[in-house]
Amino acid sequence: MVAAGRAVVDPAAAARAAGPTAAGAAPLLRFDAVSIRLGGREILSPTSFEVRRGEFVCIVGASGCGKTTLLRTASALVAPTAGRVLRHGVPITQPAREIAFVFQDYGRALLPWRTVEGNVRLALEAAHVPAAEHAARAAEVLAKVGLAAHAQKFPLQLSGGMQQRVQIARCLAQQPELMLMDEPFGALDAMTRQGLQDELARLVRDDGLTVIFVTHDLEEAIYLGDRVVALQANPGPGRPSLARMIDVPIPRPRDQLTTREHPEFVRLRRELFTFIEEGHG
Ligand SMILES: Nc1ncnc2c1ncn2[C@@H]1O[C@H](COP(=O)(O)OP(=O)(O)OP(=O)(O)O)[C@@H](O)[C@H]1O
Repeated sequence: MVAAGRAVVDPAAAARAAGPTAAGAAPLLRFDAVSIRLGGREILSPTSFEVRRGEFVCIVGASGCGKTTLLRTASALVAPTAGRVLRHGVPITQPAREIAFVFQDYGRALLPWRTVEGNVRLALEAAHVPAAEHAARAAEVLAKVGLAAHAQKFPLQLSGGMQQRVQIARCLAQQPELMLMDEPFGALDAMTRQGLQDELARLVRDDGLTVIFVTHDLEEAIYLGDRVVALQANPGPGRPSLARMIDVPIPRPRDQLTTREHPEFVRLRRELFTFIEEGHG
């Protein structure tokens, strides 16, 4: 990566370039006994898991159990109190272009005085992409999320679902290898939400993205995820926040009707609901 005329070394890219002995065997992301204290309280107890390239991992758990905080450690917005988060085997210490963050609150994530295209260009400016490439790159990602015809509108002229697609397009413009998504569809109505779930699944498949997706909605987690990680609040002394790790062996592409009727979907939904209802969530 070249920024402002000087080479910037991305430690994870350097480790990947160094070949398989250095980083080839390392997962894209590894939470290694990560614990977090904030305001004098343990928010997250030592939690370890890995995310491999191309995986879609959903995180569920009751309000306040630390889902958002865990996600923030992966983008260096919060530093672990103990333990490490490693990308390709290299500890994460600062935000990186390769890791994009999608917030639930698209209204605050987008600049209202910039057009849709202008909001996407923000990511290109931040990544020091040459200005001559901006128009083509913005057009490409806006086409991917079905907003090509709305490039010159302002965010407040769009529906909530469209605004969230702008935020996703802006993240795609920075060409991330990992998308961190914090309840991105939580504020949307059920129909819009289902449409965006399918769009996201398609984008992930087409672009080979890796995603960590926080949601309150257990069905959404099973529908989208290759794996679901369930966190529990206040797990007790010496116990990890991570309470369950569930594989979702349901074939892709998935479908809103048939997948939700799939016996494995029904079984996993019952397992997760029971787990949360018992108060572990
Ligand atoms: N900077 C901070 N200082 C002190 N406490 C914090 C800070 N950030 C988060 N917390 C607390 O940490 C706990 C976990 O917060 P977090 O937002 O990670 O939970 P969550 O599982 O994502 O919740 P929700 O599902 O409601 O979004 C909450 O009790 C929250 O009040």
